This record gives sequence, C-alpha cells and structure tokens, in this order.
Amino acid sequence: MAIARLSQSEIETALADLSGWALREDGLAILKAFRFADFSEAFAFMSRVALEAEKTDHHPEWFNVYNRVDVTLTTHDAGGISARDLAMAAAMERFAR
Ligand SMILES: C[C@H](O)[C@H](O)[C@H]1CNC2=NC(N)=NC(=O)C2=N1
Repeated sequence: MAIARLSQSEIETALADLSGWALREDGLAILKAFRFADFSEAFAFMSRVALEAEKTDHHPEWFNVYNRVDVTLTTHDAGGISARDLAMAAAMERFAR
C-alpha cells in the first residue's frame, strides 16, 4: 500500500520536536540511540513498542545490547520517511519516559 514520503522540510520540522532523533546520512530514515537503566528496562520498552508496531503495522529496525536500543525507522512502502515513522517515534518517546 502506497504512503507518501515526507518532504525534507516536513522531516526537519518534526525532528525539532523529537529529542535525540536524527536523520540518517542518506535521508531515508530517522535514528535514535535509547539508553536505559538495565536490560529489564530496555526490554520492557521493546515489549511496549512491539505491541504498538503490531497494532499500527509499522515495525522498527533495532539493535539491542543490554541497556542499549538503537532504533531505525523508515517506511519501505514509501522508500523513505513517512508520517508513520514520526508517529512511531512519538510513541517510543512516550514509552521511554
Ligand atoms: C505488508 C505489511 O503491511 C507491510 O510490509 C508493512 C509492515 N511493517 C512495516 N514497517 C515499516 N517500518 N515500514 C513498512 O513499510 C512496513 N510495511
């Protein structure tokens, strides 16, 4: 299903409100390195995100070691960043709080 890729200015505006998120060098994804107190906290975060991902059919690429969760969000169907990535990033911010 096709979904629109956001413009560069739409992405920059959104990133200004997303603390710690950055544009990947190729401009096709957004990234954040989350840090938690320990593995238990990191995995609790990942569990919440997993439920949200299933609910919204939008899934993160991520890498976890102990208390670290490195996240990449992109929309394959759009070939870049869509509103779905911003919505997921905002949800992750709520879950990490
Ligand atoms: C068929 C299914 O709806 C698609 O493959 C969904 C699943 N989850 C997804 N997750 C992400 N991050 N991007 C997508 O384009 C995407 N597409």
